[in-house]
Amino acid sequence: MRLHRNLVFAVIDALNLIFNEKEYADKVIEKVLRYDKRWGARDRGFIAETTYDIVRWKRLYSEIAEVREPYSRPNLFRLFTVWCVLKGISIPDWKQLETTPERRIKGRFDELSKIRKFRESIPDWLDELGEKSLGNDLWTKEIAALNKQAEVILRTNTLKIQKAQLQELLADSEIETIPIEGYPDALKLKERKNVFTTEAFKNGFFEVQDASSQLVAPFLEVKPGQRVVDACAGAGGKTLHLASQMQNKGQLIALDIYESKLKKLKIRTRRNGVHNVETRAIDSTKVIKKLHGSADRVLLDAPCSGLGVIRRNPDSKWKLEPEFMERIMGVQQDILQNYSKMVKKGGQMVYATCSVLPQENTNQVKAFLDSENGLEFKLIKEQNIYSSESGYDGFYMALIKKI
Ligand SMILES: C[S@@+](CC[C@H](N)C(=O)[O-])C[C@H]1O[C@@H](n2cnc3c(N)ncnc32)[C@H](O)[C@@H]1O
Repeated sequence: MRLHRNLVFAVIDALNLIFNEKEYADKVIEKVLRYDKRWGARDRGFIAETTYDIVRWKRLYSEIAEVREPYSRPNLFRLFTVWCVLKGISIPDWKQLETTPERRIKGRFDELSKIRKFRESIPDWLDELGEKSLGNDLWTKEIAALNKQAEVILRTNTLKIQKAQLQELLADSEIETIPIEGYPDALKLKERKNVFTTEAFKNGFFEVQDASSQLVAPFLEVKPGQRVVDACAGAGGKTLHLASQMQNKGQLIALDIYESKLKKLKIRTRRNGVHNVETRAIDSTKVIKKLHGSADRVLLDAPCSGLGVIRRNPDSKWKLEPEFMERIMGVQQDILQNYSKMVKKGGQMVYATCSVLPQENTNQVKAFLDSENGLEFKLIKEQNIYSSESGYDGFYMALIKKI
Protein backbone atom coordinates (compact mmCIF):
# COMPACT_ATOMS: atom_id res chain seq x y z
CA MET A 1 0.00 0.00 0.00
CA ARG A 2 1.30 3.46 -0.95
CA LEU A 3 0.58 6.09 1.69
CA HIS A 4 -0.63 9.52 0.59
CA ARG A 5 0.62 12.41 2.63
CA ASN A 6 -2.64 14.40 2.77
CA LEU A 7 -4.63 11.33 3.86
CA VAL A 8 -2.16 10.51 6.63
CA PHE A 9 -2.22 14.14 7.78
CA ALA A 10 -6.01 13.95 7.95
CA VAL A 11 -5.69 10.87 10.17
CA ILE A 12 -3.25 12.72 12.45
CA ASP A 13 -5.66 15.69 12.69
CA ALA A 14 -8.50 13.33 13.53
CA LEU A 15 -6.46 11.59 16.25
CA ASN A 16 -5.54 14.95 17.76
CA LEU A 17 -9.22 15.94 18.01
CA ILE A 18 -10.27 12.57 19.43
CA PHE A 19 -7.43 12.01 21.90
CA ASN A 20 -6.45 15.51 22.94
CA GLU A 21 -9.66 17.50 22.43
CA LYS A 22 -11.86 14.56 23.56
CA GLU A 23 -14.25 14.94 20.62
CA TYR A 24 -16.41 11.99 19.52
CA ALA A 25 -14.70 9.81 16.88
CA ASP A 26 -17.70 9.58 14.53
CA LYS A 27 -18.19 13.38 14.53
CA VAL A 28 -14.47 13.98 14.01
CA ILE A 29 -14.33 11.62 11.04
CA GLU A 30 -17.35 13.34 9.47
CA LYS A 31 -15.55 16.67 9.92
CA VAL A 32 -12.17 15.52 8.57
CA LEU A 33 -13.74 13.85 5.53
CA ARG A 34 -15.09 17.24 4.51
CA TYR A 35 -11.50 18.59 4.10
CA ASP A 36 -11.30 17.64 0.44
CA LYS A 37 -14.23 17.02 -1.89
CA ARG A 38 -11.96 15.27 -4.40
CA TRP A 39 -11.25 12.34 -2.10
CA GLY A 40 -12.82 9.17 -3.45
CA ALA A 41 -14.39 6.24 -1.60
CA ARG A 42 -11.03 4.50 -1.07
CA ASP A 43 -9.41 7.64 0.33
CA ARG A 44 -12.31 8.17 2.70
CA GLY A 45 -12.24 4.52 3.71
CA PHE A 46 -8.51 4.80 4.47
CA ILE A 47 -9.00 7.85 6.72
CA ALA A 48 -11.97 6.41 8.61
CA GLU A 49 -10.61 2.91 9.07
CA THR A 50 -7.07 3.95 10.00
CA THR A 51 -8.35 6.46 12.53
CA TYR A 52 -10.73 3.91 14.08
CA ASP A 53 -7.95 1.32 14.17
CA ILE A 54 -5.58 3.61 16.05
CA VAL A 55 -8.38 4.66 18.42
CA ARG A 56 -9.19 0.99 19.05
CA TRP A 57 -5.57 0.11 19.82
CA LYS A 58 -4.64 3.37 21.57
CA ARG A 59 -3.29 1.83 24.76
CA LEU A 60 -1.35 -0.94 23.03
CA TYR A 61 0.18 1.42 20.46
CA SER A 62 1.03 4.01 23.13
CA GLU A 63 2.82 1.37 25.19
CA ILE A 64 4.72 0.16 22.14
CA ALA A 65 5.68 3.69 21.08
CA GLU A 66 6.33 4.72 24.71
CA VAL A 67 4.24 7.88 24.39
CA ARG A 68 1.71 9.37 26.82
CA GLU A 69 -1.32 11.69 26.69
CA PRO A 70 -1.66 14.51 25.78
CA TYR A 71 -0.05 13.48 22.53
CA SER A 72 2.20 15.96 20.76
CA ARG A 73 2.04 15.87 16.96
CA PRO A 74 5.33 13.93 16.71
CA ASN A 75 3.89 11.40 19.14
CA LEU A 76 0.73 11.01 17.04
CA PHE A 77 3.03 10.23 14.11
CA ARG A 78 4.76 7.64 16.33
CA LEU A 79 1.39 5.94 16.93
CA PHE A 80 0.82 5.98 13.19
CA THR A 81 4.24 4.40 12.61
CA VAL A 82 3.33 1.56 14.99
CA TRP A 83 0.12 1.04 13.01
CA CYS A 84 2.12 0.84 9.74
CA VAL A 85 4.65 -1.64 11.11
CA LEU A 86 2.02 -3.93 12.62
CA LYS A 87 0.01 -3.81 9.36
CA GLY A 88 3.12 -4.60 7.33
CA ILE A 89 2.97 -1.28 5.45
CA SER A 90 6.35 0.15 4.43
CA ILE A 91 7.04 3.50 6.02
CA PRO A 92 7.58 6.34 3.56
CA ASP A 93 10.60 8.54 3.72
CA TRP A 94 8.89 11.63 5.24
CA LYS A 95 10.47 13.89 7.79
CA GLN A 96 7.50 13.37 10.16
CA LEU A 97 8.11 9.63 10.22
CA GLU A 98 11.53 9.24 11.74
CA THR A 99 13.50 6.07 11.03
CA THR A 100 11.79 3.52 13.15
CA PRO A 101 13.32 0.48 14.73
CA GLU A 102 10.78 -1.95 13.24
CA ARG A 103 12.24 -4.87 15.12
CA ARG A 104 11.76 -3.05 18.38
CA ILE A 105 8.07 -2.35 17.59
CA LYS A 106 7.44 -6.00 16.74
CA GLY A 107 9.34 -7.16 19.82
CA ARG A 108 7.34 -4.83 22.13
CA PHE A 109 4.13 -6.02 20.45
CA ASP A 110 4.95 -9.69 21.13
CA GLU A 111 5.87 -8.94 24.72
CA LEU A 112 2.81 -6.77 25.50
CA SER A 113 0.43 -9.16 23.74
CA LYS A 114 0.92 -11.61 26.60
CA ILE A 115 -1.00 -9.28 28.93
CA ARG A 116 -4.74 -8.94 28.22
CA LYS A 117 -5.18 -5.27 29.18
CA PHE A 118 -2.41 -4.31 26.73
CA ARG A 119 -3.25 -6.85 24.05
CA GLU A 120 -6.92 -5.81 24.05
CA SER A 121 -6.06 -2.19 24.71
CA ILE A 122 -8.41 -1.48 27.60
CA PRO A 123 -8.15 0.60 30.79
CA ASP A 124 -7.12 -1.32 33.95
CA TRP A 125 -10.44 -0.71 35.73
CA LEU A 126 -12.47 -2.00 32.79
CA ASP A 127 -10.36 -5.13 32.48
CA GLU A 128 -10.79 -5.80 36.21
CA LEU A 129 -14.54 -5.17 36.03
CA GLY A 130 -14.95 -7.43 32.98
CA GLU A 131 -13.06 -10.29 34.61
CA LYS A 132 -14.91 -9.90 37.91
CA SER A 133 -18.31 -9.82 36.15
CA LEU A 134 -17.93 -12.50 33.47
CA GLY A 135 -15.07 -14.65 34.76
CA ASN A 136 -11.64 -14.94 33.17
CA ASP A 137 -12.50 -17.23 30.25
CA LEU A 138 -15.64 -15.51 28.98
CA TRP A 139 -14.19 -12.00 29.45
CA THR A 140 -11.00 -12.93 27.58
CA LYS A 141 -13.06 -14.20 24.63
CA GLU A 142 -15.61 -11.41 24.79
CA ILE A 143 -13.22 -8.47 24.85
CA ALA A 144 -11.28 -10.00 21.95
CA ALA A 145 -14.53 -10.26 19.94
CA LEU A 146 -15.56 -6.71 20.89
CA ASN A 147 -12.27 -5.41 19.48
CA LYS A 148 -12.99 -6.72 15.99
CA GLN A 149 -14.23 -4.30 13.35
CA ALA A 150 -18.02 -4.57 13.01
CA GLU A 151 -19.48 -5.66 9.69
CA VAL A 152 -22.18 -3.58 8.01
CA ILE A 153 -25.61 -5.16 8.53
CA LEU A 154 -28.85 -3.91 6.99
CA ARG A 155 -32.40 -4.47 8.18
CA THR A 156 -34.95 -4.78 5.39
CA ASN A 157 -37.89 -2.46 5.90
CA THR A 158 -40.60 -5.03 5.23
CA LEU A 159 -43.22 -2.26 5.11
CA LYS A 160 -41.76 -1.35 1.72
CA ILE A 161 -39.86 -4.28 0.26
CA GLN A 162 -39.03 -7.96 0.68
CA LYS A 163 -35.48 -9.04 1.51
CA ALA A 164 -34.80 -10.92 -1.76
CA GLN A 165 -35.96 -7.94 -3.80
CA LEU A 166 -33.77 -5.57 -1.77
CA GLN A 167 -30.80 -7.86 -2.26
CA GLU A 168 -31.26 -7.72 -6.06
CA LEU A 169 -31.70 -3.97 -6.03
CA LEU A 170 -28.49 -3.46 -4.06
CA ALA A 171 -26.62 -5.85 -6.35
CA ASP A 172 -27.61 -3.55 -9.25
CA SER A 173 -25.70 -0.77 -7.42
CA GLU A 174 -22.73 -3.12 -6.99
CA ILE A 175 -23.46 -3.75 -3.32
CA GLU A 176 -23.27 -7.48 -2.72
CA THR A 177 -25.02 -8.81 0.37
CA ILE A 178 -25.78 -12.14 2.02
CA PRO A 179 -28.70 -13.12 4.26
CA ILE A 180 -27.87 -14.25 7.80
CA GLU A 181 -29.53 -17.37 9.16
CA GLY A 182 -31.62 -16.71 12.26
CA TYR A 183 -32.07 -12.99 11.47
CA PRO A 184 -35.09 -12.85 9.15
CA ASP A 185 -34.74 -9.27 7.88
CA ALA A 186 -30.94 -8.98 7.87
CA LEU A 187 -28.52 -8.63 4.96
CA LYS A 188 -24.77 -8.50 5.53
CA LEU A 189 -22.53 -6.51 3.19
CA LYS A 190 -19.81 -8.68 1.63
CA GLU A 191 -17.55 -5.65 1.43
CA ARG A 192 -17.69 -2.39 3.42
CA LYS A 193 -19.40 0.32 1.29
CA ASN A 194 -21.23 3.56 1.88
CA VAL A 195 -24.88 2.52 1.62
CA PHE A 196 -26.37 5.87 2.59
CA THR A 197 -25.99 7.31 -0.89
CA THR A 198 -28.01 4.53 -2.57
CA GLU A 199 -31.51 5.11 -3.96
CA ALA A 200 -32.65 2.09 -1.92
CA PHE A 201 -31.69 3.89 1.29
CA LYS A 202 -33.25 7.18 0.21
CA ASN A 203 -36.45 5.25 -0.58
CA GLY A 204 -36.51 3.79 2.95
CA PHE A 205 -36.01 0.18 1.84
CA PHE A 206 -33.53 -0.54 4.64
CA GLU A 207 -31.86 0.77 7.77
CA VAL A 208 -28.33 0.01 8.96
CA GLN A 209 -28.81 -2.01 12.17
CA ASP A 210 -26.59 -4.62 13.78
CA ALA A 211 -27.89 -8.20 13.73
CA SER A 212 -28.11 -8.44 17.56
CA SER A 213 -30.10 -5.22 17.72
CA GLN A 214 -32.52 -6.74 15.18
CA LEU A 215 -33.46 -9.39 17.76
CA VAL A 216 -34.89 -6.91 20.26
CA ALA A 217 -38.16 -5.79 18.59
CA PRO A 218 -39.31 -9.39 17.80
CA PHE A 219 -38.57 -10.33 21.45
CA LEU A 220 -41.39 -8.00 22.54
CA GLU A 221 -43.95 -10.00 20.49
CA VAL A 222 -45.92 -6.98 19.26
CA LYS A 223 -49.07 -7.41 17.19
CA PRO A 224 -50.74 -5.06 14.69
CA GLY A 225 -53.32 -2.85 16.41
CA GLN A 226 -51.70 -2.83 19.84
CA ARG A 227 -50.66 0.19 21.91
CA VAL A 228 -46.88 -0.03 22.19
CA VAL A 229 -44.57 2.34 24.06
CA ASP A 230 -40.89 2.58 23.12
CA ALA A 231 -39.76 4.40 26.25
CA CYS A 232 -36.09 5.08 25.41
CA ALA A 233 -36.57 5.48 21.68
CA GLY A 234 -33.61 7.74 20.87
CA ALA A 235 -33.35 8.25 17.12
CA GLY A 236 -35.65 5.28 16.68
CA GLY A 237 -33.66 2.30 15.41
CA LYS A 238 -35.95 -0.09 17.24
CA THR A 239 -39.07 2.07 16.91
CA LEU A 240 -38.89 1.64 13.13
CA HIS A 241 -38.49 -2.11 13.51
CA LEU A 242 -41.46 -2.25 15.91
CA ALA A 243 -43.56 -0.28 13.42
CA SER A 244 -42.80 -2.75 10.66
CA GLN A 245 -43.63 -5.66 12.97
CA MET A 246 -46.94 -3.93 13.76
CA GLN A 247 -47.50 -3.56 9.99
CA ASN A 248 -48.05 0.14 10.60
CA LYS A 249 -51.26 -0.64 12.53
CA GLY A 250 -52.01 0.42 16.10
CA GLN A 251 -50.34 3.10 18.17
CA LEU A 252 -46.60 3.34 18.74
CA ILE A 253 -45.56 6.00 21.24
CA ALA A 254 -41.87 6.87 21.13
CA LEU A 255 -40.47 8.56 24.24
CA ASP A 256 -37.06 9.95 25.13
CA ILE A 257 -35.68 12.64 27.39
CA TYR A 258 -34.06 14.30 24.36
CA GLU A 259 -36.35 16.09 21.93
CA SER A 260 -33.43 16.36 19.46
CA LYS A 261 -33.24 12.57 19.12
CA LEU A 262 -37.00 12.32 18.60
CA LYS A 263 -36.72 14.87 15.78
CA LYS A 264 -34.27 12.55 14.00
CA LEU A 265 -36.71 9.69 14.59
CA LYS A 266 -39.47 11.67 12.87
CA ILE A 267 -37.31 12.15 9.77
CA ARG A 268 -36.57 8.44 9.71
CA THR A 269 -40.26 7.48 10.05
CA ARG A 270 -41.05 9.54 6.94
CA ARG A 271 -38.32 7.83 4.92
CA ASN A 272 -39.49 4.42 6.18
CA GLY A 273 -43.16 5.03 5.34
CA VAL A 274 -44.08 4.57 9.01
CA HIS A 275 -47.40 6.20 9.94
CA ASN A 276 -48.27 4.95 13.42
CA VAL A 277 -45.56 6.65 15.51
CA GLU A 278 -46.21 9.54 17.86
CA THR A 279 -43.21 11.10 19.65
CA ARG A 280 -43.33 12.64 23.15
CA ALA A 281 -40.37 14.11 25.00
CA ILE A 282 -40.24 13.15 28.68
CA ASP A 283 -40.10 16.64 30.15
CA SER A 284 -41.92 15.77 33.39
CA THR A 285 -43.16 12.70 35.27
CA LYS A 286 -46.65 13.48 33.89
CA VAL A 287 -45.74 12.05 30.48
CA ILE A 288 -45.26 8.61 32.03
CA LYS A 289 -48.15 8.92 34.52
CA LYS A 290 -50.62 9.61 31.69
CA LEU A 291 -49.73 6.23 30.19
CA HIS A 292 -49.98 4.20 33.43
CA GLY A 293 -51.69 0.83 32.94
CA SER A 294 -52.39 1.54 29.27
CA ALA A 295 -49.79 -0.23 27.12
CA ASP A 296 -49.99 -3.73 25.67
CA ARG A 297 -46.24 -3.66 25.15
CA VAL A 298 -43.40 -1.51 26.50
CA LEU A 299 -39.84 -1.51 25.26
CA LEU A 300 -37.18 -0.32 27.72
CA ASP A 301 -34.06 -0.07 25.56
CA ALA A 302 -32.20 1.42 28.49
CA PRO A 303 -29.19 3.74 28.45
CA CYS A 304 -26.10 1.68 29.34
CA SER A 305 -22.33 1.44 29.29
CA GLY A 306 -22.46 0.43 25.60
CA LEU A 307 -19.80 -2.18 26.29
CA GLY A 308 -21.51 -4.53 23.83
CA VAL A 309 -21.09 -2.08 20.95
CA ILE A 310 -17.47 -0.99 21.30
CA ARG A 311 -16.75 -2.68 17.95
CA ARG A 312 -18.46 0.32 16.35
CA ASN A 313 -17.61 2.91 19.04
CA PRO A 314 -14.03 2.06 20.02
CA ASP A 315 -13.50 5.51 21.57
CA SER A 316 -16.03 4.65 24.28
CA LYS A 317 -13.30 2.46 25.83
CA TRP A 318 -11.55 5.72 26.70
CA LYS A 319 -14.65 7.73 27.52
CA LEU A 320 -16.29 5.27 29.96
CA GLU A 321 -15.56 5.89 33.63
CA PRO A 322 -16.43 3.94 36.80
CA GLU A 323 -18.53 6.89 38.10
CA PHE A 324 -20.61 6.83 34.90
CA MET A 325 -21.21 3.10 35.34
CA GLU A 326 -22.54 3.67 38.87
CA ARG A 327 -24.81 6.48 37.74
CA ILE A 328 -26.21 4.68 34.70
CA MET A 329 -27.06 1.60 36.76
CA GLY A 330 -29.16 3.86 39.01
CA VAL A 331 -30.96 5.22 35.93
CA GLN A 332 -31.59 1.68 34.65
CA GLN A 333 -33.30 0.66 37.91
CA ASP A 334 -35.36 3.90 37.96
CA ILE A 335 -36.50 3.18 34.41
CA LEU A 336 -37.58 -0.36 35.34
CA GLN A 337 -39.35 0.86 38.49
CA ASN A 338 -41.19 3.79 36.93
CA TYR A 339 -41.75 2.93 33.28
CA SER A 340 -43.03 -0.59 34.03
CA LYS A 341 -46.13 1.16 35.38
CA MET A 342 -47.17 1.87 31.79
CA VAL A 343 -47.74 -1.86 31.12
CA LYS A 344 -51.36 -2.96 31.46
CA LYS A 345 -52.46 -6.20 33.15
CA GLY A 346 -51.61 -9.11 30.87
CA GLY A 347 -49.22 -6.88 28.90
CA GLN A 348 -45.50 -7.42 28.35
CA MET A 349 -42.31 -5.43 28.45
CA VAL A 350 -38.75 -5.99 27.27
CA TYR A 351 -35.79 -4.61 29.18
CA ALA A 352 -32.76 -4.49 26.88
CA THR A 353 -29.24 -3.08 26.88
CA CYS A 354 -26.24 -3.14 24.57
CA SER A 355 -24.04 -4.25 27.43
CA VAL A 356 -22.66 -7.66 28.40
CA LEU A 357 -22.29 -6.92 32.11
CA PRO A 358 -24.71 -8.77 34.44
CA GLN A 359 -24.81 -5.68 36.71
CA GLU A 360 -26.65 -3.82 33.94
CA ASN A 361 -28.68 -6.80 32.82
CA THR A 362 -29.93 -9.84 34.71
CA ASN A 363 -29.10 -8.28 38.12
CA GLN A 364 -31.20 -5.20 37.30
CA VAL A 365 -34.15 -7.37 36.27
CA LYS A 366 -33.80 -9.49 39.40
CA ALA A 367 -33.66 -6.38 41.64
CA PHE A 368 -36.81 -5.08 39.94
CA LEU A 369 -38.70 -8.39 40.26
CA ASP A 370 -37.71 -8.61 43.94
CA SER A 371 -38.93 -5.07 44.64
CA GLU A 372 -42.47 -4.02 45.54
CA ASN A 373 -43.20 -2.65 42.05
CA GLY A 374 -42.01 -5.90 40.54
CA LEU A 375 -44.40 -8.14 42.47
CA GLU A 376 -47.01 -8.10 39.70
CA PHE A 377 -44.43 -9.08 37.07
CA LYS A 378 -42.98 -12.39 35.98
CA LEU A 379 -39.85 -13.08 33.92
CA ILE A 380 -40.81 -15.04 30.80
CA LYS A 381 -37.35 -15.39 29.25
CA GLU A 382 -34.01 -13.63 29.03
CA GLN A 383 -31.12 -13.81 26.59
CA ASN A 384 -27.47 -12.81 26.93
CA ILE A 385 -26.00 -12.18 23.50
CA TYR A 386 -22.22 -12.35 23.59
CA SER A 387 -20.23 -11.05 20.67
CA SER A 388 -17.80 -13.95 21.11
CA GLU A 389 -20.65 -16.40 20.42
CA SER A 390 -22.80 -14.57 17.86
CA GLY A 391 -20.15 -12.59 15.96
CA TYR A 392 -22.36 -9.49 16.31
CA ASP A 393 -22.82 -6.86 19.02
CA GLY A 394 -23.17 -7.78 22.69
CA PHE A 395 -26.76 -7.36 23.92
CA TYR A 396 -29.12 -8.45 26.67
CA MET A 397 -32.89 -8.70 26.65
CA ALA A 398 -35.51 -9.88 29.14
CA LEU A 399 -39.20 -10.43 28.39
CA ILE A 400 -41.31 -9.64 31.45
CA LYS A 401 -45.09 -10.07 31.77
CA LYS A 402 -47.51 -8.22 34.00
CA ILE A 403 -49.76 -10.83 35.59
C1 LIG B 1 -29.75 2.60 24.08
S1 LIG B 1 -30.27 4.18 23.70
C2 LIG B 1 -31.69 3.89 22.72
C3 LIG B 1 -31.46 3.46 21.32
C4 LIG B 1 -32.72 3.39 20.51
N1 LIG B 1 -33.77 2.66 21.18
C5 LIG B 1 -32.46 2.76 19.15
O1 LIG B 1 -32.79 1.60 18.95
O2 LIG B 1 -31.92 3.46 18.29
C6 LIG B 1 -30.99 4.75 25.18
C7 LIG B 1 -31.81 6.00 25.06
O3 LIG B 1 -32.36 6.28 26.34
C8 LIG B 1 -32.47 7.69 26.46
N2 LIG B 1 -32.61 7.97 27.90
C9 LIG B 1 -31.69 8.23 28.84
N3 LIG B 1 -32.25 8.39 30.05
C10 LIG B 1 -33.58 8.23 29.87
C11 LIG B 1 -34.71 8.30 30.72
N4 LIG B 1 -34.58 8.56 32.02
N5 LIG B 1 -35.92 8.11 30.19
C12 LIG B 1 -36.08 7.86 28.87
N6 LIG B 1 -35.05 7.78 28.01
C13 LIG B 1 -33.82 7.97 28.51
C14 LIG B 1 -31.23 8.22 25.79
O4 LIG B 1 -31.42 9.53 25.36
C15 LIG B 1 -31.06 7.23 24.63
O5 LIG B 1 -31.65 7.75 23.47
